[in-house]
Order: sequence, then structure tokens, then C-alpha cells
Amino acid sequence: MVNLETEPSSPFIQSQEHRPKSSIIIAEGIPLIDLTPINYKDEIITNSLSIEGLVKEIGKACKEWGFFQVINHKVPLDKRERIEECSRKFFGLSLEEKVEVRRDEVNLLGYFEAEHTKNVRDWKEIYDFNVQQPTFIPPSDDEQSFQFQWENRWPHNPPDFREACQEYADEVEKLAYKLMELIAMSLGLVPNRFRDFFIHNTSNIRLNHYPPCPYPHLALGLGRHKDTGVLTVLAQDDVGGLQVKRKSDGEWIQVKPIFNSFIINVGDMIQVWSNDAYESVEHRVMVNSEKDRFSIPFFLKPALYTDVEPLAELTNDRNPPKYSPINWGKFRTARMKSNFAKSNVDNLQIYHFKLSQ
Ligand SMILES: O=C(O)CCC(=O)C(=O)O
Ligand SMILES: [Fe+2]
Repeated sequence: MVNLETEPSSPFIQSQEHRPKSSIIIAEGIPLIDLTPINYKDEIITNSLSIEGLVKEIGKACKEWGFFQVINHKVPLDKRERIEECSRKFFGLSLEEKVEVRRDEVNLLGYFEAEHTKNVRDWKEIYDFNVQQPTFIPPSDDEQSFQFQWENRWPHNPPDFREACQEYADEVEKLAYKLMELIAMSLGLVPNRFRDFFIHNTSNIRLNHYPPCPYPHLALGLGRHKDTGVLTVLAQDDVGGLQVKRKSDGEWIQVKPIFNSFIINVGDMIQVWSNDAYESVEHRVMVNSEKDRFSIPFFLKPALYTDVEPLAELTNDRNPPKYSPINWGKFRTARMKSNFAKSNVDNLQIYHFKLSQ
């Protein structure tokens, strides 16, 4: 095991300003939203009084926090427990077995134990799979001759791993689409405004394992970052450690685990579509010296060929578009290339597409 106290050059060590403080703020926390009013089978939500209230709550949470928690979301608990169990079993395997499905330079799906965020190594191991298979790959153009591969790598153990992952993915994806309808309505758009962007989606699920760390004052499970996609639906266990940067004052606020709830956050692409009405907010994960922590984010992402730009309905002469179009496939490829290696250049961010006003 690495000793961070005696190895000041260890890749895990956060610079002074990014180390977690010993006093943590739990405060009021992010808004808690009850989704009971949405009765989703397959039909699009129809407007009613209770839905109007829900839409307002969601709009306010997206504006003020970029984060909220939901309960009564209809994702069956047994499916969530099944994937959580499979995740524990998979990470409990020997390293030799896990690296059989390890990520490589052309296919970034599978197991990985050496992720860096902002050039500092995270105290965690992960497993990624794509929700839609096969992933639709648009033909490459001259600018982008490099193509990543997108095939899931399923481990043999535990034997029901693949089934548990796919079953859970179906359920959590439905919830994400319902939330996108509510978010569309909160922006004054028709509920299905975003639907077409996801026909060939590149959404993925990540299993995160944060082992106990003897140096929680020096390292982070996951360094500060914003999610690049559209929307994240996160299942965290009861250990806690996720912190969100509060927009009002920049303080790091701990997100209290609530049994059978999901944490939802706005990603960079909603920020662009909404022309900054809803901003993607920084978050990070603290480690602790005693307990393993597990979490499972679902990242809703558009098709690779999507050009993401401020929506026409949300811009006008007084509020002109703040971004030039961002091609999701190119953006993602640039990010994935930079994720792989430690580098000193800042990776591609949406602010690089900001138009000067
Ligand atoms: O583990 C968590 O609570 C958060 C994970 C996260 O932010 C991410 O994987 O992007
Ligand atoms: Fe994140």
C-alpha cells in the first residue's frame, strides 16, 4: 500500500487548496423532490396541477443548485440492490481477474484502477459499460480520423453481472427520460423537446468503488469536476462522501445519503442547451479511513453526431446564444483522449466554445 505521508510526490496527493477540510458542512443540503406526481408508464406526462408544482421545484433546484435528490422515482429497489451486490462482488475479485476486462487505449469501457481527475490520481477503481449496444458510430470525417471502440466487456464473475447491469440500466434510463421531460417543461419547452437527441444515445453506467484510504486529508476518491453529459442519475450507498460546491457561496456541501433515493445533477450539455440558465456544478468525493464506499452513476448522453447548441426557443436578441455548436462526438473523443494520460494542459471544456458577448 502506498504511504502518502512519506511520498510527497505520489500521484494521489491533492494540492493544499483542494484538500478536504476537516470540518464538513452538511447544512440544509440539496433540494429533496418527491416524484409521486409523475405517473409514468409510457405516455408523456400530461399537465396537471401537481405536475406544475413539481416542474417549478425542479426548475428552482436546477437553477439554484444544479443538483437535487429524488424519492418515489419508481426504479424497483430489487434491481438496484442486485446491481449493487454484483458491483461489490466484482470489485472483490482478484486484480488478475478484474484486469481481464480492463480498459485499453481504443476501448475505454471496462475496468480501470488508475483514473486521474485534473491530473491527480483518484482513490478508486471503476467499471464502465454503455447502455445501448451496439453504439451507433457516425462515419469519421477527415478532422477526426481516430475512432474509439465501444464494445462492452463483460466479466465472467459474478455470473449474473451482465443481466443485473442491463436490467438496472433499463429502469434508470426511463427515470432519466422522465426527468428530461420535467426539465424541458421547467424551461418552458414541450416535454419531448430533448427526446430525439437520444435515439442513438451514448449513455453509460459506471460502477465506482472507493476503498478505505488511510490519508483522507491528502487524497480524494474523485477530484473536483463537472459531468460532461446531459444528466446524471446517481445511486450512492449509505457511507457518504459526495460533496457539491454550493453556488451561493462556493462552500463544499456534503450530500446526505437517503435510502433508496437518487441524486440528480445537470451536466454540461444542459448548460449549453439552456444557454446557462441551468449550470453544471462542480462536485467531488471524499474518502474515509474505515469504510468501502460504492456508487453507481448513470450518465445520460446524446448521440455522437449531435451538435449541442443553445436552443432557439431559449435565445433572442436580449439573450443571444452564449456558445457556438459543440459536436458531442468530437467533444467526447477529445475528452477521452485526455482522460487517459496525465497531462499538464487543461482538457477540453465547454467554456472553450463560449462566444464573446
Ligand atoms: O461517487 C459519487 O458519489 C459521485 C461520482 C461522480 O461524480 C462521477 O462518477 O462523475
Ligand atoms: Fe460526477
